[in-house]
Amino acid sequence: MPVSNGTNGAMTPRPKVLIPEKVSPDGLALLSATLEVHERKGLSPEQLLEIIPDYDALIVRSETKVSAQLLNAAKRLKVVARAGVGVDNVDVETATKNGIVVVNSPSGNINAAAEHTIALMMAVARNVSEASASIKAGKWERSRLVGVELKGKTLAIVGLGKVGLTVARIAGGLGMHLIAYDPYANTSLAAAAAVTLLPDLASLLTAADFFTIHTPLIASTKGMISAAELATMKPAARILNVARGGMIDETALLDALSAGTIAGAGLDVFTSEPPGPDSPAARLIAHPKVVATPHLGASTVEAQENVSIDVCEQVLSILSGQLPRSAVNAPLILPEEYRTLQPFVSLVEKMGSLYTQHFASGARRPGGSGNFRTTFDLTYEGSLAGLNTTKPLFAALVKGILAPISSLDGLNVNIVNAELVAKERGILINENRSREDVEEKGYTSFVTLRARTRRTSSVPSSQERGTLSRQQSSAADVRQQQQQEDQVIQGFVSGNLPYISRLGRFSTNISPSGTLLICRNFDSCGRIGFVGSKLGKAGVNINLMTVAPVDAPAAEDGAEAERSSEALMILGVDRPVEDEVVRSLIGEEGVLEASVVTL
Ligand SMILES: NC(=O)c1ccc[n+]([C@@H]2O[C@H](COP(=O)([O-])OP(=O)(O)OC[C@H]3O[C@@H](n4cnc5c(N)ncnc54)[C@H](O)[C@@H]3O)[C@@H](O)[C@H]2O)c1
Ligand SMILES: O=C(O)[C@H](O)COP(=O)(O)O
Repeated sequence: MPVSNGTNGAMTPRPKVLIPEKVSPDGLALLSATLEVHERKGLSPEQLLEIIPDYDALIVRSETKVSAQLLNAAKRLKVVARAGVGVDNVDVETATKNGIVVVNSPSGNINAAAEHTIALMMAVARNVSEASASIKAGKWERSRLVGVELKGKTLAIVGLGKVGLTVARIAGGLGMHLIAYDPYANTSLAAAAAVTLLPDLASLLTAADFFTIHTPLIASTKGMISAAELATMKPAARILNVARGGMIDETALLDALSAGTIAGAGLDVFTSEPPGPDSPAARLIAHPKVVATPHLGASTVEAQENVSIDVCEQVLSILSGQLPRSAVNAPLILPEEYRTLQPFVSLVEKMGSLYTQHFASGARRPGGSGNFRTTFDLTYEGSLAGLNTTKPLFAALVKGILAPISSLDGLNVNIVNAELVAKERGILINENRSREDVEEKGYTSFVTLRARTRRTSSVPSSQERGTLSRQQSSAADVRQQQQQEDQVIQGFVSGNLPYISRLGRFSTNISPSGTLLICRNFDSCGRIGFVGSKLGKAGVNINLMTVAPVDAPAAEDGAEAERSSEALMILGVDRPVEDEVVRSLIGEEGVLEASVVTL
């Protein structure tokens, strides 16, 4: 159902969220007040591809393959939320390129996964699965099903992260001796859990009575345990995998179990899920020494509530322009920093847009073209200069510069993909922090955008010659001179609203919103009346007007004196001004240049 936008009662459609898997209703309940929630289980990849263009958010678990093809078709998608930890089913690289935030729930199911690992370890140690099948079949096989105890045995852990460490803590309580291999482990947390860190995987393998994997599936862990590694283990060793399929060679494990060189395995995850009927995984599952579960590590009521609430809150944040708690492909920004940055995001985006619309002519596109190259220097002064990250401001500038001139094809430029977009489009941005005291200016922070356009060759291209000849009637000589000149836009925020305090050589104090007609003219009588009457005849209503003087000491004589006698007339108008009307202002009555910008 559409919702009122709260200002004029107009109805705007609610953003839509698609949930193609079973996600706990506890989180979904948070969404339904403001979003259209569509739970559509059992969709084929083709059906998903067909409907994805309608959605703003997608919430998945491990079953949905969020491929590049799906993400490229998802023109409205702003967020992919993984209700769980592993994002190996999401093409994060393509999401990043497309400016789609990928979030997960890094801690909601840690305990569930760790307890499931312990459950499988005990089940393998005591033949629980086989014994249960045997007794259900009416047998009473006590001597065949003798097990081993965990107490006093060595548990070897690969990947001492959140789940690995939780497993270690529980196993320590069961009297196990703990060793681990993880090149990035937190050594003090390891020591506190009485885990001895070993320098390599090889030493871990030979010492293990129980061997458990808790790493992500990445290039360095794919196929980590193959026949060669299994051959170094004790024949009494038992292997557990509640992390990801693909890290153990399933055929090699099957062979080792059948040959009796490995005593047993507890497996929750498989290379392909669900495993194909004749696959090595299917044969492993059927093996008597294997206890298998269908990827149930996170499947507890509690974990599903946790991850659902976690990701649904993040979906709401992202769709309302806030930052998520745990984005996989966006920089971490503290909430208090984000609050400080937010009004400046709007300011910097408008500064970028103002630059493109007001200063960048055909021959001087953002980033440069032909024989010109523009470099942007973004300088933060005051409290902004002290922030840890200014990534949202960088992204806002890229977006502002590009939006007026580029067909972004629905590309959402944001902190996720701004650097990539800038690189692809040849936009060079330097960010600087000035420690200068800005208190005397009356504001806590200032932002200055300086665009430095330089000729890369002395001979104008034919395109530039064409551009110049078209502009001759609009003071082309002055423009050409300015092509070598730095263009400066300065702004600040007051009462959470953005203001522009300098535009080129002119000092002003305007709120950058709506449509503005900006005229550079000689600062003398009659200009305002002349422009006002032209606009009136064209049916354009003026709703604000300000005159911006030159922001520099007046020169005594010569060309500089002429330039310092200029001013900018900035008019807020109620509709876009036709090109013909703008052209009719230039040249006559001292208007040297005019541009229309929409901010
Ligand atoms: N079966 C399930 O339902 C289930 C549930 C939760 C988590 N998981 C999976 O469990 C795994 C661990 O999750 P987590 O939350 O503990 O992740 P984590 O990021 O907290 O920990 C992973 C650890 O692996 C280490 N590591 C990375 N590469 C390594 C390598 N080559 N050798 C040794 N160590 C390496 C990292 O340094 C890190 O400490 C993930 O694959 C996750 O998807 C599965
Ligand atoms: O990575 C995870 O969080 C687990 O593998 C859980 O996956 P699931 O949400 O599909 O149960």
